[in-house]
Amino acid sequence: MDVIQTAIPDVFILQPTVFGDDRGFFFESFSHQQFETAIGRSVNFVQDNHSKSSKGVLRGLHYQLAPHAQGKLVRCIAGEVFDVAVDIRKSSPTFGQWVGVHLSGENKRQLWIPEGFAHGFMTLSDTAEFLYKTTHYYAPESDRGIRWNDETLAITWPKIDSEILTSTKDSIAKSLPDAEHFI
Ligand SMILES: Cc1cn([C@H]2C[C@H](O)[C@@H](COP(=O)(O)OP(=O)(O)O[C@H]3O[C@@H](C)C(=O)[C@@H](O)[C@H]3O)O2)c(=O)[nH]c1=O
Repeated sequence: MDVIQTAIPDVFILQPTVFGDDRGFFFESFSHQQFETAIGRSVNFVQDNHSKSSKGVLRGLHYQLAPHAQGKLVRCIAGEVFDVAVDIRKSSPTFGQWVGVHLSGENKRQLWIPEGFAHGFMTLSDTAEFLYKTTHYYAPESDRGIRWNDETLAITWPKIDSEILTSTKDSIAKSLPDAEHFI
């Protein structure tokens, strides 16, 4: 597995080693030991999530407040998404900055998004299935959102030939300056 640094320290792209043969392919999609070595600390994942989205669906940007903050190890197993992590740790030198990565069933990349980040993704293919592990259980009372097209973040989402479809909750989310921050 290769570990690729992003523009924000603490956010990593994990590129697994894929073994292809006449039958198809095999790869280790998660190794606790390798993962902790890659990010340099111990982590306890407690929940796995799976969503399916159609083209133009944009989920996020979501985070949970402390003490329910979630680290997320995310990947796309079919189709392609543009995945974004926004640093919302008030004390961070990269506060308000974002990282965007194409994740797909083809490239098999995973993105590690630690606690203290808002997360979202745009679906670029006709459909996309998205899997992720979280370090804390879902806590609806701590669930918060930041508007995906917040001008203060100025995320460069890919241009697609489809309408953007969000949940009602996401369409009325706050901008970063008005949001409750994790730290
Ligand atoms: C996230 C979540 C939702 N739900 C329920 C609540 C709701 O009825 C339904 C759909 O929830 P949402 O609209 O919040 O689903 P979704 O917009 O897919 O939310 C997810 O978005 C991505 C970007 C993330 O980063 C995730 O952490 C999560 O917030 O599923 C759970 O039961 N457990 C969970 O862990």
